[in-house]
Amino acid sequence: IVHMAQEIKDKSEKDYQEVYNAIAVKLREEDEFDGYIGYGPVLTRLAWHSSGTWDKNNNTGGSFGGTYQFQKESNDPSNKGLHNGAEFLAPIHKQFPWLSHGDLYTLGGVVAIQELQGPVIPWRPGRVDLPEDMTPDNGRLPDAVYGADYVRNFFKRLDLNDQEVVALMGAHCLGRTHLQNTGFDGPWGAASNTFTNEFFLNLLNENWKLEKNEAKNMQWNSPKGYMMLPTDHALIEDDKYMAYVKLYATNNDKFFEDFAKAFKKLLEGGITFPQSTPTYRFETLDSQGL
Ligand code: HEM
Ligand SMILES: Cc1nc2ccc(F)cn2c1N
Repeated sequence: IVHMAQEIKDKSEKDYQEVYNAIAVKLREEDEFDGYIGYGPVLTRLAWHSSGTWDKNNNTGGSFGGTYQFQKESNDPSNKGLHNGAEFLAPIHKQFPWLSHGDLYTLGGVVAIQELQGPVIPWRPGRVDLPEDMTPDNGRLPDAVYGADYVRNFFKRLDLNDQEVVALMGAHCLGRTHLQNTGFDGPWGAASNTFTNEFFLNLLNENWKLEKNEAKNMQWNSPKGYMMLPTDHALIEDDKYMAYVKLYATNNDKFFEDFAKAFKKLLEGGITFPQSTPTYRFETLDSQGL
């Protein structure tokens, strides 16, 4: 299957910056969601899950067709809780009906990372809505209970290497786990809505204890009330992953640079863009003085 992005002839950078700003203003205004964490983390997870269904071996799934809009995909147990992100974006789709669902879900993640003070994520438009029968089957997203070998093997399907996987996992600096969504809980106290390299610093500096949680799942907890999934903790159990954890813990610029590249690659998996498609680097609200 070839997913050829469409050439968008009648929309300019200004039009897409307008969509970015509409999402960013709504994000700034609706700050009470999830205990004042806001919508940034769940929008980030929605962009990742709508892209993470891609299978490089047959080029099915991925962000191109916007199939998260169909219940077959949004009801995937792996997607529990993401309806909050989709409902947040629904009025944006109404305001800009010319934007495809695939472009909407991925742009939502770009706005979230940038407005939470993360790196600029270069982004290209042109994803085309596919019919419901092209929705990939459930079960293509990763489980949280396994170790490094599972994580490494899983991300091969998304064409992502060790360095890209560790960089991407840094997004677990944002938001939190919710017992009723995934059977994991915490961190307790304030979860973060600012994009930093703290995920790596916490992995290296906290005193982690493997404990069974209220849903009978094992997770790693620290005396400060932080938590990590088994797949998070796997990054300091494996020498190759550990090298990148240390790199990003000590070099925030390198983390930002590598995260931006890997997140763009994740959001564009399986898509062929025409040579003429521009790559947009959007301004944040702050940098526009808005
Ligand atoms: C081995 C791979 C991964 C696993 C097993 C995993 C698992 C999870 C789980 C269990 C949650 C909690 C969801 C909830 O209970 O509401 C979560 C949240 C989150 N994940 Fe991941 N994740 C993985 C990779 C990623 C990647 C690659 C990104 C983005 C680049 C990401 C971004 C997020 C964000 C931002 C949240 C917080 C969502 C919120 O606060 O509502 N994750 N993840
Ligand atoms: C702060 C924080 N945010 C997340 C998101 C997902 C996850 F699995 C763990 N997280 C932790 N510790």
